[in-house]
Amino acid sequence: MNDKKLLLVAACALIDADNRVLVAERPAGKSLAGLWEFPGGKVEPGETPEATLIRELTEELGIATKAACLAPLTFASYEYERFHLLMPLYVCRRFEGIPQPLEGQRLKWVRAAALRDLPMPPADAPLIPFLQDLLG
Ligand SMILES: Nc1nc2c([nH]c(=O)n2[C@@H]2O[C@H](COP(=O)(O)OP(=O)(O)OP(=O)(O)O)[C@@H](O)[C@H]2O)c(=O)[nH]1
Repeated sequence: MNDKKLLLVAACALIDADNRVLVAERPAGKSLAGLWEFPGGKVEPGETPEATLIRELTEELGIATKAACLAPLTFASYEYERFHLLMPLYVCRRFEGIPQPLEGQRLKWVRAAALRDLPMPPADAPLIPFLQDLLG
């Protein structure tokens, strides 16, 4: 039996009108600093993953969306040293506002094919082919 904590994190691939994906750089001082990730965060007690994303997208990027605009794409299941990550990845094309780096993080819009060349957390690598299939 594995007593490692299961950590539930909701993540979102925001897609622009040009079919590019938004990624954010993890700021210095955090774990996995300098790696590029999908916006999102830990699902807090009592929250649904969709509610987490709506909250995190507002806090991190200043944009607004709705649960109906969050489509599940796939998920990551990855053994980190301190926890096992379970991370549903949603896709969102409909949101209000222009994403801003409200937490000092760098942001960039990239083609799905370019995700492979970005340093991302190891849990994210298996997600990339799903985005490539979706976005070409
Ligand atoms: N948002 C997001 N988190 C990811 C991705 N890939 C991945 O492994 N994670 C992990 O999921 C967790 C997300 O937690 P968080 O973003 O809410 O927490 P945090 O910055 O305070 O992280 P920390 O407590 O590890 O410093 C982190 O441990 C992060 O490394 C991803 O693409 N997006």
